[in-house]
Amino acid sequence: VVGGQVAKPNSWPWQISLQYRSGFNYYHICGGTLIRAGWVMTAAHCVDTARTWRIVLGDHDISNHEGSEQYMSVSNVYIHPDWDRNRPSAGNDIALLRLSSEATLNNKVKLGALGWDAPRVRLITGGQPSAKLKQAYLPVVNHNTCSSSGWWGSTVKTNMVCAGGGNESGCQGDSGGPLNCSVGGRWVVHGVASFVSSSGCNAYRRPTVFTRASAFISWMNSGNSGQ
Ligand SMILES: CC(C)C[C@H](NC(=O)C(F)(F)F)C(=O)N[C@@H](C)C(=O)Nc1ccc(C(F)(F)F)cc1
Repeated sequence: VVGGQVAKPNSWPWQISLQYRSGFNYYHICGGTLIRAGWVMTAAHCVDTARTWRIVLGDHDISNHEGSEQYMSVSNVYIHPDWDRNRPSAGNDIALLRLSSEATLNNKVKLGALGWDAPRVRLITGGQPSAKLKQAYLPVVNHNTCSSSGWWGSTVKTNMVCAGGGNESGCQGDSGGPLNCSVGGRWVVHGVASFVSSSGCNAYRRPTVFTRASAFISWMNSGNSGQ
């Protein structure tokens, strides 16, 4: 996250840290959302390389053991069939991870609700170099504006959501994390962090672009996503 602030610990209890093994250690690479006790939603670009993954639930500071963490291994990765790493502008940057066992839901580990549409937004992300979970309030940018010249143009499709465009943004390490929107007084997960400008995370009029989760509900509920 560029800008924003450190979140209140475990105030976004569906936020997960996706980590890959290297030698004897695991390293944070992306965020994600716990959507079922045995399922995590993240970005396809996070998991389209063959690695040993683990998911950390109930975490706040990924550099310190706080006692609320649950470490889960991943038994299967389901990447959207139309995701193309060479063409992130084509979208479909979404994947489901089947956990090898079910998470224990509690005050610090809860399911994120998938929503349909929302006018307000709070980007909740993990992210480097902050070891502590950060958050930023990013206003949603409507598709007409976001896909206009001077903004993202035709790079942005209707199965994406734009948020930000000013000094605050998502950044590398936030990929796969949720775009949480306040709808009728409760939080719904509206997006999956997908891309930012390659000329800088908080480039002017290049809002953070999220996969629009509502466009992928049927895929997530279908067999070919394993669910
Ligand atoms: C690996 C990337 C597909 C996703 C990576 N995502 C992120 O950093 C995050 F956190 F915003 F999700 C990113 O935006 N990285 C920057 C450095 C980038 O490559 N951005 C980018 C690349 C291509 C396009 C496009 F679609 F225009 F070709 C747009 C942005």
